[in-house]
Amino acid sequence: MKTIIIATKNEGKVAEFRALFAERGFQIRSLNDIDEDISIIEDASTFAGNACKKAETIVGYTGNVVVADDSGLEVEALDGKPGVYSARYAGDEKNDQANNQKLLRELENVSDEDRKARFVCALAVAFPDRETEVVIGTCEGKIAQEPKGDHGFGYDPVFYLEDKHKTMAQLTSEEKNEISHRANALKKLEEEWKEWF
Ligand SMILES: O=c1nc[nH]c2c1ncn2[C@H]1C[C@H](O)[C@@H](COP(=O)(O)OP(=O)(O)OP(=O)(O)O)O1
Ligand SMILES: [Mg+2]
Repeated sequence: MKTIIIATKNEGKVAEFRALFAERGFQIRSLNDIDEDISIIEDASTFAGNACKKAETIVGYTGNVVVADDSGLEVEALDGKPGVYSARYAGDEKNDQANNQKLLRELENVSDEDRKARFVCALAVAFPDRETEVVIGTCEGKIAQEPKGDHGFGYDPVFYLEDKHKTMAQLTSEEKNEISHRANALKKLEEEWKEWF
């Protein structure tokens, strides 16, 4: 079986990628399986820029094909925030619950129809011997009035999917993997890169 390195320490992402890549005949390893203590400063102004930085840094360590994911939430009423700062929206310690509480506070007086949001995922694939590829996947929804559900990670409990009448955290992992920004990005990568899959 082919092995891919996923340049992330986020176990929520790792679980989703494990399933998404298993369907395609790959097994994955993440930064949590690699001994080195690697920290990457995500200082680019775009998801794509940060994803490339993560993937290219790790290719230097492993010599394997590396996939990196930089993702986040864009809220229309907040002019696209938290955007690339999603992970640290409520502070440097990266706390999902604090991020969700801050988001709900910011939208306290915003009506249902003005709570449009989208998840964005930039996937970068870096190779030891050719140029990095990047694709973007999105998933449209709204910010709920209160958190619901306990699957998934991050902003899933406050991300409401109108046609499912559920938050992302109320979906099973299989259901999320059919519609998520991450799944959509991977589908694009597969379409553009048939020979590699
Ligand atoms: O499917 C998702 N469901 C809910 N929330 C999500 C999702 N996808 C990204 N998010 C949120 C979590 C975090 O607040 C930020 C990602 O930040 P991001 O820097 O890409 O990831 P991270 O720092 O957790 O791990 P790493 O950089 O090691 O991959 O967007
Ligand atoms: Mg990060």
